Amino acid sequence: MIFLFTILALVAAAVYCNVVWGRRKLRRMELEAIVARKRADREASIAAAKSSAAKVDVEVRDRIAVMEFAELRDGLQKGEISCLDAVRTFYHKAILANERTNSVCMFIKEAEEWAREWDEKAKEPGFVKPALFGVPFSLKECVPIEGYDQTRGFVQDTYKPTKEDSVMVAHIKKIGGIPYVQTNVPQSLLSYNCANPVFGVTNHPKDKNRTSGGSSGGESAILAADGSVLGIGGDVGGSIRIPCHFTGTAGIKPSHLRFSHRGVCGSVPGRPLINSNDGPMARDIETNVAFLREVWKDDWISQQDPYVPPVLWNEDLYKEGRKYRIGYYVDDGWFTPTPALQRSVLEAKEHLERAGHTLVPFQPPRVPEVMRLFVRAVCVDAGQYLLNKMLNDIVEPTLYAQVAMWMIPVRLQRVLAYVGSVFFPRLGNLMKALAKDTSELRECYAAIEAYRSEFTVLMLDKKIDALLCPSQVMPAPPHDIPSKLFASISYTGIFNLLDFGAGVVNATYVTKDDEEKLEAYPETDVWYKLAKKATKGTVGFPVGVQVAAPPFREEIVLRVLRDIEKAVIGH
Ligand SMILES: CCCCCCCC/C=C\CCCCCCCC(=O)NCC(=O)O
Repeated sequence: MIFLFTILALVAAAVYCNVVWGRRKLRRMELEAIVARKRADREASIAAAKSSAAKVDVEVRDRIAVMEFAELRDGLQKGEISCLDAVRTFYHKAILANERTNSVCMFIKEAEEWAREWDEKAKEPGFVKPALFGVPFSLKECVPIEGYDQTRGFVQDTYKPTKEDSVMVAHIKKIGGIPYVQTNVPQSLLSYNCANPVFGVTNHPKDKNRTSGGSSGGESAILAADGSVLGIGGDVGGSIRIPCHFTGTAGIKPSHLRFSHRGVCGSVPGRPLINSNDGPMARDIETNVAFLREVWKDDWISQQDPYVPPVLWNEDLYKEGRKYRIGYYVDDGWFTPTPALQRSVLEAKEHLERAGHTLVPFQPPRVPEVMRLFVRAVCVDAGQYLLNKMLNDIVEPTLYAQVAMWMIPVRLQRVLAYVGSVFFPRLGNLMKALAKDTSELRECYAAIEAYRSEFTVLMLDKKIDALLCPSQVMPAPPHDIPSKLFASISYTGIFNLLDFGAGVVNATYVTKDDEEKLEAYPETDVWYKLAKKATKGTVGFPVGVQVAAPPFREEIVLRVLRDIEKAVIGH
């Protein structure tokens, strides 16, 4: 009887597995068909952009194409450049950048129409051009714009076009900006590479085998490949700052209440305390400042979204010559950066001292605990929302390691943490991170609030206005490294947990001497070995430094970043 029952159970199990397997295979085929359709749509949008770009006079196009932001903006203001020629030129530039980096998701076909409308308005007597009249804007794919998907790299979220612009996009249009392209992101957004099953892998302009960063990796790639001059990214753990560091571009993640979150969907909806924040990205700090000075010049954002306090641009905090007392560190005590990243901070320190700022040593307290709190708060439900999305989609292979972590039951992770702590203490620390219940989540939020108080009181006691530190532990790594080395986001994640404004600017490039010093870099665990291996072969790659300041003081961050930039580029 038992034998018979066993046979029946085995047969039933086999049938069940076959049915499930069959369903999953059918689902996979459905998803792959959607991908094929979406990629065909992208090719059609590229073809339409090419057709539009072909209409601009080549001499005019080539004249506009070499302009940096200020010259382009001023030429549009003076009427020396038409909006239509500008948009068509940037279609052309973005097509070339995309061929090098695969950074484009979709071109925004309405950009031509919006450009014509602005050109017509400019002919009206007495018309006053808005500040960024005709400036083309690139948008990270998850920035809501009417009529376009925000897939976040999920096949399941294609063909669900957004019904209305976010406040950020409405504001860009109001001040004369023209969104013309959507740029790529990693699947789920919760990664600092830039790969997904819908649009593929975005690569670094210098090396197709390395990432441009994430999650605003399409933005950093298109900017670094000269396909855009100004764009909008988003950041909950470093997604503006890490891509800027990897590619030698510049950007800032503001504190979360300076822009509206209405309609904006980050990696995990319903995530309190640690929010994904939109922010500008460009090739230099002054372009970021020109945008922020304009959008924060009045309380228009607060009028659209009452949850945004009317904190206006504070020129006094940004003005040239303003001197600050800046705390600095080259190692947060959790993940020692590779030599070039440490050197970049020490060189930036010297630049700032020569500019008249006061630099004092600073050590962020208890970063291992901060990392546990960050991962717990960012994943919220122990990654269940993200895991469910992933398991109902085609999973991006470069994210397998991270997804695998979410698949291990939390209580098993806790057991493994004790074992792991003997051989791999840092992994053991993070294997205690995911919340097993709401009580732990509540405790996490309480601990974050307490840490914010402790950290800001420490800065007040030391009379520190801002912080200077590494932006990551390594230069741009191969595509598969970020999901294995999410532990390295301690340098950026801490400022999301604190809700500080934080930005990155290029400070130097990896040298042969840095590469030689790498030999002495620790190999005390798998993560250090991965970081060391990923850093080999990066001579000549950009290295950015990070500056952060308490909420609503983004102007201080920008002033310090600008003083570093002036010292590095000479103007
Ligand atoms: C050892 C077990 C740990 C559990 C698994 C952890 C999985 C990884 C968790 C967090 C990774 C953080 C990476 C963050 C990179 C930047 C992401 C970002 O800013 N995205 C923008 C957004 O989410 O909107």
